[in-house]
Amino acid sequence: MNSDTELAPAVRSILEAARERSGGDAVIDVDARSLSDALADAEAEGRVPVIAEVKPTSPTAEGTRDDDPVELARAMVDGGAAAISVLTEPTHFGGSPDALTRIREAVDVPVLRKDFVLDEPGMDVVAADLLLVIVRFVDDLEALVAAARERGFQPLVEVHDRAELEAALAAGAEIIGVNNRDLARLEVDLETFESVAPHAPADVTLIAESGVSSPADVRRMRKAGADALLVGSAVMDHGAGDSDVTENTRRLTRAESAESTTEETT
Ligand SMILES: O=P(O)(O)OC[C@@H](O)[C@@H](O)c1c[nH]c2ccccc12
Repeated sequence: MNSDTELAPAVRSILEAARERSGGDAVIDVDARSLSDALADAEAEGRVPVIAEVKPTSPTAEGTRDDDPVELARAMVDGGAAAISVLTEPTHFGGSPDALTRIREAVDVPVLRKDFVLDEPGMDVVAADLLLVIVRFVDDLEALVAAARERGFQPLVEVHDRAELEAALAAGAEIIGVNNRDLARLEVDLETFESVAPHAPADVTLIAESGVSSPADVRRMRKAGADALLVGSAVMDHGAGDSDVTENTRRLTRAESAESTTEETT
């Protein structure tokens, strides 16, 4: 793991909290719903594959949404989301493992557990179809990827630059997310995905994460090679408490349809 001193203070505090949280005591054994099937279904139906994220708040959000997480997830699926991501981090993102369990019972698409998992006990907190593993934060990536698979999770390995992409590939990652948000300054730059994506082999499922807010951003990331997009803020719209999550999602899942490309330019 790289030194924490290069990280934004909010990220350092997230990591400290993660180190203090205890893991599960029984090893998870999950029968996961396939992400690649869900992405293929979306494509076959003409929807852009979007993994929509239930994120009540975040260090960069403008507010908090305290709607029922299950209702939010259902609204995202109604808007055409191919999968759901659920923040389970409690202290900085307002998430909970219990919300993930309830969401996974309520929807039939794959559910990603989004958290700061640092070791094997950290994986055994809740069953999910996919588990996020962030290259920058773990010591033995290969062992964690293997441990995730032994439990039945599909590991989504998050990278931010080309060196981390190489590490992810060397550890056997098959699903890789390129985070457009820089964890040192918490700033978003869609060029991150554009610069890393060309170096990924074609058989990897490549996900553009963070900072996608408009249909034009969706098309830009797809053009750069994104098999799917992970979108939180634009779907949750934290600043506007009662914003329509189904519509927010639909606008992005339809970004490649003829109406969207002619009517919406932004
Ligand atoms: O809200 P955005 O910009 O659409 O981003 C979603 C997602 O990519 C972001 O929440 C995220 C990416 N990697 C993470 C790691 C931990 C917590 C959160 C994240």
